[in-house]
Amino acid sequence: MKTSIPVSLQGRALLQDPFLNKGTAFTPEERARFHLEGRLPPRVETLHEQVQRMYAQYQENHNPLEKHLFLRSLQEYNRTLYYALLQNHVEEMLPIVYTPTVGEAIQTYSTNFREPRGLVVNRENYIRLDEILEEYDDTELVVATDAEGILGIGDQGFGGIGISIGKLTLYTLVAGFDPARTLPVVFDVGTDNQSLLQDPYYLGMREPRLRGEAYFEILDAFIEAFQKRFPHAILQWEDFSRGNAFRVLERYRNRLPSFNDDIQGTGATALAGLIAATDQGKHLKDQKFLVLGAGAGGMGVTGQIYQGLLQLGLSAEEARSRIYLMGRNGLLLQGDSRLEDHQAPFARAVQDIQNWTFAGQIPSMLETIQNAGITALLGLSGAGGAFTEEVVRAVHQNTSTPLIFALSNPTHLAEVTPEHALAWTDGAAIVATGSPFPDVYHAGRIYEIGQGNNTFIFPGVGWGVQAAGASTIPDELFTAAAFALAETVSTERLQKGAVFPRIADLFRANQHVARKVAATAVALGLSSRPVAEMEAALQEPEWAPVYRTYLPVDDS
Ligand SMILES: NC(=O)c1ccc[n+]([C@@H]2O[C@H](COP(=O)([O-])OP(=O)(O)OC[C@H]3O[C@@H](n4cnc5c(N)ncnc54)[C@H](O)[C@@H]3O)[C@@H](O)[C@H]2O)c1
Ligand SMILES: O=C(O)C[C@H](O)C(=O)O
Ligand SMILES: [Mn+2]
Repeated sequence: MKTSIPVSLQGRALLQDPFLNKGTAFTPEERARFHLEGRLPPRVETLHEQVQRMYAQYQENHNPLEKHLFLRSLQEYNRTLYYALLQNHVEEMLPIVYTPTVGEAIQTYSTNFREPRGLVVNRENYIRLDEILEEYDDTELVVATDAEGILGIGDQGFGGIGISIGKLTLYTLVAGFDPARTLPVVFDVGTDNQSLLQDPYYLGMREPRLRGEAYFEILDAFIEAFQKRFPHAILQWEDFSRGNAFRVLERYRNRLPSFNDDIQGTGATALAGLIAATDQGKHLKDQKFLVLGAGAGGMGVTGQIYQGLLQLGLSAEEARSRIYLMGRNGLLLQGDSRLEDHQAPFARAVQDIQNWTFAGQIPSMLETIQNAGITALLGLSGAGGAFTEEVVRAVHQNTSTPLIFALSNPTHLAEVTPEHALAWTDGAAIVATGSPFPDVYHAGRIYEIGQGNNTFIFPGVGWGVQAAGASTIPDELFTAAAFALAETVSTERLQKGAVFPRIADLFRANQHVARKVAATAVALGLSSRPVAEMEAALQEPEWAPVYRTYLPVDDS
């Protein structure tokens, strides 16, 4: 990063630009040159002093949502200070700016609305996107949502822009994307959430969700205008509902470097935890997996477990035989007319279960665990508490080291709490959760709980893809990302029971992921960048929260 930059704004406009504002850290020379005299308190401070004051103010907020709103306001007036503060308190503040509090912030988005942010695309403005995008600065990264499947809390309409903002915060914090070059997008295509439609404060389009052609007309128009304006930018799809998640991913994945975080990012995250839990994959092929929830996350996890098993030498048939996929109605079986295209390859043949004992028409989760000898349970159902005592104990009957991954968010939707999973298995379970959980004290031992969240994957994938200049993002990059992430889990951490790195190590883990993703893109012939440039881009983040010296444009 350059230490000085030319700046054309001055006076009030400069103080109001969140990307350039330094507040009390403007030096006396800058105050004179940029017409800031009289507009600031006389004391000149360092970034470090400002961070200390902001941390003190932050602590005056007593609940997570208030803290979130405090940080969002700071983000709107001084990006450098915002990221410097987060960097100093990553473990404490990640649950505030991201999962789980981001869920609450999204649910109350309209009520707590202050400053507009990002790009809102709707049926009234989509035909003018060419002109609208002209107004936006050079963008290299977008996170876009239609907000129909926010975490496990469903349709959140316009407020869903909060997830795009949250994910982009992580891209900057742990992968160094310049915040001025990232853009949160929401497709405000209506909402079917009745309580939002009846909320007097609701700010989105107050109408039922657009479906089918009308919906895709808007997305097509966006992709076309976006690619024209920012031909090299990367796009992350986030929190679409399951049907659209797959349709949207497939429709555009060969047109621009894009991926669906819930499908692909989550798949790689879960696979990484499983590899770390099985001595770097040595015992992965001995496991029998049950994935609960056959939507975006569940199918992504299933697909990546399958890819991981292939990579470890199993045949396609053997790999598939290790995985059991459960939906709302029980085990997914071939021939069921409700099966979706992407589910069908993992549905079980009726012959597979002909020797099983089960009571109803379709085996339940418990019956599947018992009959199939399940050793690893992965929850992506959004069904809080679905891993009951009976279920967890049944897995423990099959193995001395049950792998219990309760990946649904936010916190109250976790399929089981770590405390219960450990209590019900006498401390034997290897537990991971999607939301942050505190350490568990059980029978004289402290267990650390790894956060199996895609934030260990997507920033690194974006970074790697950007460094390599890859034009598309095939699934192989995610499998590579999974193996890379597993390598970053230290022995010390594993001994304490956690199969993901500490949140404090997010940067290091994502950098390792980025390197492996970039190398894989090169190996697949997808990279368009000279190797030396790519290496340099992986060495250091593009942007860091430090103040630079401002020079008037004429002087530079
Ligand atoms: N940890 C992570 O990084 C991560 C990433 C993505 C999603 N998730 C979580 O996974 C959950 C699902 O998200 P998604 O994007 O896949 O949503 P989705 O709507 O695409 O899929 C959810 C699926 O679960 C099924 N389901 C609902 N209740 C069920 C039950 N009781 N038993 C079995 N299946 C049930 C639904 O029919 C649906 O197919 C959410 O809570 C989300 O927060 C976590
Ligand atoms: O947002 C998260 O915390 C992870 C994931 O993308 C989810 O939808 O739950
Ligand atoms: Mn998500």
